[in-house]
Amino acid sequence: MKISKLHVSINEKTLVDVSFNINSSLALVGQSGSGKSLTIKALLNMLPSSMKMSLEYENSFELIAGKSVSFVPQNPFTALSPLTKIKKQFFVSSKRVEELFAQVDLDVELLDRFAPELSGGQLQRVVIAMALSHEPKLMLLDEPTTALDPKTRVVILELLKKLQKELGFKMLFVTHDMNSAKMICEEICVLKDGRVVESGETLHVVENPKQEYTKILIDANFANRDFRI
Ligand SMILES: Nc1ncnc2c1ncn2[C@@H]1O[C@H](COP(=O)(O)OP(=O)(O)OP(=O)(O)O)[C@@H](O)[C@H]1O
Repeated sequence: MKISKLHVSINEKTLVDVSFNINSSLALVGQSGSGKSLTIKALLNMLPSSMKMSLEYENSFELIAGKSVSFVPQNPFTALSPLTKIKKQFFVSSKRVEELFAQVDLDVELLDRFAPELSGGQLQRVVIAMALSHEPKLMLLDEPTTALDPKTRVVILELLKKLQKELGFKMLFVTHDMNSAKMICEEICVLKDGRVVESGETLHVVENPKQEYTKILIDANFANRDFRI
């Protein structure tokens, strides 16, 4: 799926101007303010009304607000209603929910609980199960493990990688964390100030970064051993 000329601006000021190709799994990696979230919001047609966007794409399907696109947000603690049982927050049959719970390795007994009664890792599995319930062809993930502890983060990333391989959806994964990108995405685009400054196969870019900015992103992971995988 080729996204070309995705352009987002506000008051004539360009915030995002990117092109990229999602072959199977693509990470958009960049520092805070580099345009990661706006790129995802633009693809979901969720930009504030004050912004203008234009987009060209090829080989795509109902991309904008389409049924075949699912979204996994950053914070599972706020993604679900705290006052409604988990099972009531799915809009597919209970048999299908049980299948989805098996896919994300969750005990079906949790369906009768409320969100505050689940751990962060369990909540993010529920959110992933919800995203899968739409049978997506493209899954957009906005820092889906940032709110989790390092151990749970690795477990959830491994789950996402396994699901992507088994179910065959394409994945666009937004993160500031180079190691998370390396763990689950075959290709990477490095974003700076709303533009792609470096791209290619993830392992190649991580091992041979050309831009000083990319090196800084890689070194930031090494500086924090908790984030290392
Ligand atoms: N509503 C808005 N009005 C004006 N500028 C905005 C708005 N939202 C985002 N921006 C600007 O657009 C740029 C990209 O923001 P974006 O939220 O996409 O960054 P990001 O890479 O997701 O950062 P983070 O990792 O901190 O979430 C930033 O310069 C930001 O200040």
